[in-house]
Amino acid sequence: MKYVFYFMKRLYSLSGRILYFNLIGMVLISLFEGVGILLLIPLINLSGIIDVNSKSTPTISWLSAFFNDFPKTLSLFFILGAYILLIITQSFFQRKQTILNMKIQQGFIRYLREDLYKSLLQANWAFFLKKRKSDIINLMTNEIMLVSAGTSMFLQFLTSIVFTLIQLGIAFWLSPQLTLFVLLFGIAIIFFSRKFINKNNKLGKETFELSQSYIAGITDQFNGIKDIKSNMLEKSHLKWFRELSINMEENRISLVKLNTISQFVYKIVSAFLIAIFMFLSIKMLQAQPAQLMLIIVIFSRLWPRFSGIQSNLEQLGSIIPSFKALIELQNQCYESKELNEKELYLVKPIVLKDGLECRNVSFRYNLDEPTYAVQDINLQIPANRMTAFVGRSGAGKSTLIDLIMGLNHPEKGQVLIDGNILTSENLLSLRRSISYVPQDPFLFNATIRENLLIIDQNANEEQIWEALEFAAAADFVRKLPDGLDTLIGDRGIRLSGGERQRLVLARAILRKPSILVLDEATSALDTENESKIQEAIERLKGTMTIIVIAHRLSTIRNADQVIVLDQGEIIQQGQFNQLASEKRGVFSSLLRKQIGISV
Ligand SMILES: Nc1ncnc2c1ncn2[C@@H]1O[C@H](COP(=O)(O)OP(=O)(O)OP(=O)(O)O)[C@@H](O)[C@H]1O
Repeated sequence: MKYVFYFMKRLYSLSGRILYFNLIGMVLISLFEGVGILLLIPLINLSGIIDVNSKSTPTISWLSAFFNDFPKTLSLFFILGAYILLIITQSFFQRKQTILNMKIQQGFIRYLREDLYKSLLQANWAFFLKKRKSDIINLMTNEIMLVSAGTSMFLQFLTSIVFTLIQLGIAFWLSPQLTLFVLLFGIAIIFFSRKFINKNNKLGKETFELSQSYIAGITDQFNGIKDIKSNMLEKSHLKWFRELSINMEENRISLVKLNTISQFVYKIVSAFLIAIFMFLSIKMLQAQPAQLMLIIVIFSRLWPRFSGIQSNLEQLGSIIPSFKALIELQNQCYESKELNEKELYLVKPIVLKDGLECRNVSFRYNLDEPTYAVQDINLQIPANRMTAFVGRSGAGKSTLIDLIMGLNHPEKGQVLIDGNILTSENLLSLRRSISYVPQDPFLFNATIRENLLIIDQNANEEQIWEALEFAAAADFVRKLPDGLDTLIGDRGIRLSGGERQRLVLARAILRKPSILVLDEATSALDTENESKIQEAIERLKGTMTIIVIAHRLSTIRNADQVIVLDQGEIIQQGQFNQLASEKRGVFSSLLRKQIGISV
């Protein structure tokens, strides 16, 4: 329950006084309902079926006595008029309260979503290295809805408690013994339903895990749909999907079975209870008709409330795992927070003057394992020059670039920007001055123009075309039927690999960064475009610091310095031709392996 209270506290801090208004509304509505019970008494008396004036029911006889002084027809009009007025007022408040409840609930969902999304965006790279993306998507979609439904269920639960308490008060005033009896049994039943709540909680955990596997599975599969289609893997995926669907179906049915069995037991126990009580009242206690009427009214009003509370508790039990998972994710985000929202708007890019430096930098992904991804790295990346990193797969190139960009932080040693140690103070300025083109560039399912403007919303037509020209992308964009306004599909699926890369390169340039990081950005380019880009990089060389991770060694022929990494260490460093001439070095062996490269 502590998880539910956590969200209730947040709901209170968000809604504040409105929550009180809501509660007052609930009290008013239940008061009207309570008065409705009271009105039944003179009505019964007037009908002449039952005499309520007997001495045995002193608490209620005054009400009937009050109407005895009026003519019968007038009283009837009065009572029925009061009844209509009561219903109108109650319905009016009920409507207001429903709208208020919805506003509170929707406001809370929006707040939860925004807060979680913001925390996620503010978390550092290490957080995303540890987290599975699909788990985050699951929490942002399914679980957050469950949590908000759970919170409103808790509000409903509170409403039920308020309703019940007020009706109990009225019932107690009418007949204390009877009410105590109902109350005792109600509490006993809620106490016994603890077992059901725990079982619901267990099934809820299962629901959460299944939903996580489902989202993870379908995300992975549709990301790899080309593999599935081309290797004809449909059969095994279909089998996985069917099995998971069956498990999900069984889980939902088990939940309903559990809930209905508890309701079933509850109803049977209530029926026995009411029967026993009626029997005792009629045979042993010789209850008066008016008392019997009250017994029926109280039972029919109060008993469903207990049932509502019990079923609310059970349902809450099944949602607790979602509450817990959301709190855990939020806490992990807070622990990994690397920036504030304010900083996002205030941060200014730096203009690199001298360059970047790594001093004795070492880094491990897993502190429990002895192997370092990069170790004892000492290097200078001079400003406005081109530095290329090469090495076999797994040599540590991407890891080192991530450290230089401040995505990961060195376990030992330091990264320096113009002689200043990279800390949380200057990290964002550094990032703001970098344009990064990843191996697998990301494009949105939007137009080319929208994809470009993401990086600089104020860029004009001329700047856009300039960037496209630079990246050798202008020609293909011009040929598209809608030019810059062409829709490029999911992740740019309607473009070729090379076109995608050139577009992302154009986007990177549009920002006019101080540091341009290209992670194998030319791997999907044909020779003609590659040489165009090489020329463009040549032109840029004096104006920005260019860092390239290259597999195609021909693209870095004109780099100012080439750094060769192997097993996380720098093993060679120098100019292209100088390294190529070291015949025994890893670099010349890499060169030899690349067919068509002449040294
Ligand atoms: N997220 C990670 N968690 C754990 N280990 C990792 C992670 N990323 C990389 N590594 C390990 O760190 C080492 C360096 O990897 P890195 O990706 O930096 O190499 P790389 O030279 O960029 O390789 P490639 O050219 O294939 O991209 C490898 O041994 C790799 O297995």
